[in-house]
Amino acid sequence: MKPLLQISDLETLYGASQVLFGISFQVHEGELVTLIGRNGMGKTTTVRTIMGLLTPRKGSVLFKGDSLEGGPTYRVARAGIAVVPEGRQIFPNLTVRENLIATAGNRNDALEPWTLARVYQLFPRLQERERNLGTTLSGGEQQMLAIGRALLTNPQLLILDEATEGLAPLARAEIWKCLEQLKAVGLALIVIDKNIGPLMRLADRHHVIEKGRIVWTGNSDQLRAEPQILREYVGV
Ligand SMILES: Nc1ncnc2c1ncn2[C@@H]1O[C@H](COP(=O)(O)OP(=O)(O)OP(=O)(O)O)[C@@H](O)[C@H]1O
Repeated sequence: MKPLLQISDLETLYGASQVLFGISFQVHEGELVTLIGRNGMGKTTTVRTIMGLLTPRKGSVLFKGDSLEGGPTYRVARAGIAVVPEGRQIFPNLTVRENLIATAGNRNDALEPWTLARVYQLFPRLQERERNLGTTLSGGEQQMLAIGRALLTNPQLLILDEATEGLAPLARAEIWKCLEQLKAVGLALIVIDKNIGPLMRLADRHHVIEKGRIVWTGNSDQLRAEPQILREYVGV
């Protein structure tokens, strides 16, 4: 089966400073894969390259067989990739409901598209706070909103950068539960997070990034069998 997303040999620079040195990995339909590694190793740069915010000097981003590298970002979004960015980027002066519908659309004619009702079913808290402004939400609620907003674009691949960073334990648990449900309905996911524990249960494959290179790839059983990998490259 052809992968949904095929990243090959990405080299990305900020000005003269090279950050990615040949990143390659694949995501198949319905898979959850992780990018893990310490701060500053190139995870966000990889996401920004996939989204077309950065143009790689070398390498390719193929999604459903179409070449996407170099953007523009609206083309990447329209193709079916949605990102929940680090920092969430909620529109502060819009209500929860307005935030959710601002970018909504069933662009790829999904048979069972995400609707406001379905997002509220996933996150009842958002319905309770429907009329509140984005700025008044807790961190956990903002992350739910960012995920809900991304789902309403009806993506085939959802990327979460720092999925649970800075959230309280209960809010974290809700996000993990949500990701489990999204995986169960067959959505492909790339998850970046330093909390590896819950990801061990959910992930089909992990990619460890160190200084712009993938230095280790394997499933959760393999990662459990090599605890030195997490110690050395993730610091846990
Ligand atoms: N806009 C930028 N201009 C120049 N260098 C940058 C820029 N953004 C990131 N970098 C550098 O690129 C490297 C990789 O950063 P990146 O944000 O991709 O890492 P990361 O693995 O996602 O870590 P973090 O969890 O801290 O975001 C770091 O050395 C960082 O300082």
